[in-house]
Amino acid sequence: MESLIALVNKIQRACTALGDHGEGSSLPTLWDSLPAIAVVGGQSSGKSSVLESVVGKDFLPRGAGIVTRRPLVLQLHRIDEGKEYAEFMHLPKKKFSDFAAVRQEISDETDRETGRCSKVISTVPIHLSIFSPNVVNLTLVDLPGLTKVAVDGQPESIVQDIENMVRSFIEKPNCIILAISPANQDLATSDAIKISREVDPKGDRTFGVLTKIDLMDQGTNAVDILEGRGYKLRYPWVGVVNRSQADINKSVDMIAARRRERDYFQSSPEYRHLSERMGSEYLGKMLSKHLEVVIKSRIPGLQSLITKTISELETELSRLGKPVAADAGGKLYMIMEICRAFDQTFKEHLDGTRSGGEKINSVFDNQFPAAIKRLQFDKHLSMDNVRKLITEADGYQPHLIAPEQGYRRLIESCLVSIRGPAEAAVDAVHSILKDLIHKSIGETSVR
Ligand SMILES: Nc1nc2c(ncn2[C@@H]2O[C@H](COP(=O)(O)OP(=O)(O)OP(=O)(O)O)[C@@H](O)[C@H]2O)c(=O)[nH]1
Repeated sequence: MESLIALVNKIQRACTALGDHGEGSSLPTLWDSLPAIAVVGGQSSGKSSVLESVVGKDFLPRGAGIVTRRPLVLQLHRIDEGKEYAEFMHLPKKKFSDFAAVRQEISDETDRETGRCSKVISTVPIHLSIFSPNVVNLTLVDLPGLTKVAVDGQPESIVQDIENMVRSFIEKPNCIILAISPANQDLATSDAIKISREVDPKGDRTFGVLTKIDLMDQGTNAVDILEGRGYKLRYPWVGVVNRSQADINKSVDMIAARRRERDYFQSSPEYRHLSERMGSEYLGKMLSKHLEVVIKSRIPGLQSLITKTISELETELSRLGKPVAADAGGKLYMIMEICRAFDQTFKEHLDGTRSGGEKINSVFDNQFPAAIKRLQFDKHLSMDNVRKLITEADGYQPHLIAPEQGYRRLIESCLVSIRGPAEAAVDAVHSILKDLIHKSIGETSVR
């Protein structure tokens, strides 16, 4: 089953490499049909902390204000052995083994897209893959935190922009929503719950995560919510205790933080009975398991979509023809080959191997003679008319030997009346030839 998630991860990487980011892509999109987990919540609710805990690594930028300003598509790949490393899609040949450098690159790449303005967000995702023996296979998307008001320097539209971006990810039926709510705030004010309820009213694909349990007021606890009494979701809530800002400042490492989290749940009397299904480690495993189930149920749909897409693309590819050579010699050869093929097809039409040439014959055999016959030559060349024309050509001096001038007039007037049918025949042949050229172009294939 694990290899199934790894396979979906690979397909997602291929989608990204081919520019398929879902809706709006120029190609039929496969990305939207692949399941992924999006992390949503209000600003500073602990989204990045949850992600880092699941990965077990420090690698996300931290600070005040909107830190996550572009969607981060994070793919976790489990490797059997070896040192862990990270790779960005925009830097395909570079392996990062220093995770502080990963954090810096996320920050730099965010700035590259948003023009170094810390108040601006962008919908263009950053793709990061982490390969490690300590992760479960998962695809997670970190999104900017939802806010309620634009603060100093932020554009007025920022609140709506962030909401729209988050909604565009989580409204897709294949998106699993990881709704992060801080336990030290009333759940009724949770941005994550509000938006996830809008797009998934039955809670079929929403997982509730409660952060900052350690920061709750004395005398209060999150047991009601964690046991599903406060706000019922289809899947049980998971509580986590991430590193505090002070821990981050003191560089408390993730292994120590995970151990402390485990101890916290196991030792506190309120949560001890729930400790088996609390914490980031449990969350990671549970999400991976759920993803497996979702992928399994989608396999038939994915298979038929892939088959359909392949056949559509193959049809388009065959319509586009062979690839064009890059060098001048190759291009010239190809043009010559096309001309030769066209010449051959055109000739076949004229010679009768293919249809068309007989129409030209019919113009000269039927249309032209019939039109000539319709001309009234007998009237034109009647004795009276011939006499009249010859006499008129003589003027006041009657001819002595040959009435040449008169004959000339006779021939000229005959030629004038032939002109109409002759031109009509030329036009007919011209239009037949044009049709044959179009037909031959359509039928020319480079053999
Ligand atoms: N004590 C404690 N502090 C936490 C916990 N979770 C997060 N924090 C702190 O809360 C602050 C915000 O956490 P982040 O993980 O950066 O929040 P975020 O939602 O990713 O923030 P944005 O991306 O800016 O929206 C940080 O200082 C964390 O150390 C927790 O469970 N306990």
